[in-house]
Amino acid sequence: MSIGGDLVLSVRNLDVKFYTYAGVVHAVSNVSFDVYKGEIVALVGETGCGKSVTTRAITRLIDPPGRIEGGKAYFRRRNGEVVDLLSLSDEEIRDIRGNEIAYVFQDPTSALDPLYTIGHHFYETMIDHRKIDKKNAIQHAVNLLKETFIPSPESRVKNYPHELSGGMRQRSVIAIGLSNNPVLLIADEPTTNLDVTIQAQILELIKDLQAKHGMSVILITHNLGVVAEVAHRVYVMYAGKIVEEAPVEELFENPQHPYTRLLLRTVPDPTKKIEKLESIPGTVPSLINPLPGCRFRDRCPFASEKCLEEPPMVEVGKAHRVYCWLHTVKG
Ligand SMILES: Nc1ncnc2c1ncn2[C@@H]1O[C@H](COP(=O)(O)OP(=O)(O)OP(=O)(O)O)[C@@H](O)[C@H]1O
Ligand code: NI
Repeated sequence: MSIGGDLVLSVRNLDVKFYTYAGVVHAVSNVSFDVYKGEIVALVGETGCGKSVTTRAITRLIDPPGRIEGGKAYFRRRNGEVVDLLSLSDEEIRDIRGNEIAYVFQDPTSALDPLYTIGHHFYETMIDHRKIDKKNAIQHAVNLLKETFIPSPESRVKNYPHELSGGMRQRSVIAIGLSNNPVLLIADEPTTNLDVTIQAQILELIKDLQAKHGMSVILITHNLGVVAEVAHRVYVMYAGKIVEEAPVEELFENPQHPYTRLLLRTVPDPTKKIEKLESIPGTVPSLINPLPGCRFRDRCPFASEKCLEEPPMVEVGKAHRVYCWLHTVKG
């Protein structure tokens, strides 16, 4: 297996469905994206568009009735070996998760066991993947907490989760994620439940840690302000598909997909979760047996007959691709 030498992750044609009583939910359809060494990639889109399912799928955290139905997720391991995460055994993926790929979830409380100290969480994460004694693990924990700007880390490692503020808990979860020096950090809306100033600090922290440790980051967010501040490259998702990808400045200066344009125009308060774009009539279509073709077509001001067919991928600039019929060469 081989992927470009500068790639850490290359996802191709990922397909995930949920077999519910109400019908088959096509949560993620034909999603392809890349993550290069040392870059922060943002996945953005309205609620329910498939951001979390995408990253959960590549780390194999999809539970029934969900099924990964197709695709590849090539990952370059720390030792340089390239594996397809989707075809590894359960044991092999467990060895990678929490070690080479760290996952930080939206809710830091659920990531921490109330019965154990912060220090113990570090120890557990480390001992799962290598031999280390508790004393060394705690020393490493203190160093990582220091890096995440947690005051008096020596006493914090002895604290229980409830003794820390929400912001401190999320910093701790990020520090725990770093304890095995991951190749890839996935942060799924890491600041959603925190107040605005703390959000900004956590993001600044992720940015600093990325630069310092040289890992790659996938940042899931609904906050376009965050994207502009932190990300290097962006993938815009709509209804389970990627509709546009571009370097961050390019996306903001020269958005091409009608959905991206509306997304950029219609978020007055970037700290609010985008549940629904008020200025676009309609809502995200049901992902149960979605119609073929462009999934945005019933909300798109420019939709035409063409859009009943699957939109082509069009290169509109350097590393800038859009999946839309509007951009095909005319004539
Ligand atoms: N366990 C499940 N059973 C059925 N459908 C599911 C399940 N988990 C996710 N889905 C569906 O998959 C689709 C994608 O969900 P996903 O959580 O990836 O969205 P998201 O983009 O992360 O949204 P948010 O911004 O709200 O976190 C949604 O339509 C959701 O209803
Ligand atoms: Ni999500």
